[in-house]
Amino acid sequence: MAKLSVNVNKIATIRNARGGDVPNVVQVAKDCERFGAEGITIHPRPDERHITTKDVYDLKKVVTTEYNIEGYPDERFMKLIEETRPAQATLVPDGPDVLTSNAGWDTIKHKEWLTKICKQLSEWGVRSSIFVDTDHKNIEGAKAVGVDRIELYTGPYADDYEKDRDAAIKEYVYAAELANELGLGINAGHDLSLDNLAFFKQSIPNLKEVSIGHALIADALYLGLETTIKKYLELLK
Ligand SMILES: CC(=O)[C@@H](O)[C@H](O)COP(=O)(O)O
Ligand SMILES: NCC(=O)COP(=O)(O)O
Repeated sequence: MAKLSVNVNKIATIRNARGGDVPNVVQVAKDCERFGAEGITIHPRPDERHITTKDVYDLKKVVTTEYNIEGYPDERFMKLIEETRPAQATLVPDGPDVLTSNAGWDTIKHKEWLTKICKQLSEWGVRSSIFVDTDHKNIEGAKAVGVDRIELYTGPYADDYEKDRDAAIKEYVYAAELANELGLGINAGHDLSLDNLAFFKQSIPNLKEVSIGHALIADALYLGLETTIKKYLELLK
């Protein structure tokens, strides 16, 4: 069964809008776990627009499921990983100014550096994952740098799902087949939702984890957090 890791970035976005501590990110993460989430994901961006450095440490103290920290592996990010030792670090190639993640790694161009980063993560006992598009060269490149898992960037799938879901999933199926052959674990994320998740899950049988934030928190405004999480879990069975 694919695990649901709830991304709580958006809770921090709302909190930061007033500069106080409402809603409380730590409490929400604990409640997500209480409602059935099997992981908590954060993406602490350098400008701290949502998750702050303090949140990274505060969450470490309370998360009892899989703590997944995503980000660009610069010095700041690696220090956070070294000091908090999450279950998983997901490497994302985002520049500091992007609105949100919008592409996977070029694992060939950055082979040497990514190899060093993955080795370091392994020495710290942290599972590594690399955010990639469905392009086969970059998945083979991911294998070559010694990463444990890939996270398939599902933005393009989500964009095309309504128009033609069979066409939207096609390259993901091929990419997953290749990752399976190479012995890479498969995670997925970005713009997954109650509408498009079930078909993605059905089509990618060995899916290990999905991290979902934006749509899930938006759904929670109408359905409440507990019902929302249960609905996502149902789709992952
Ligand atoms: C890698 C990925 O897809 C997520 O981390 C997503 O980008 C969330 O980041 P934001 O919440 O800052 O958009
Ligand atoms: N890795 C993807 C993630 O954590 C959440 O992405 P989104 O659901 O906020 O688009």
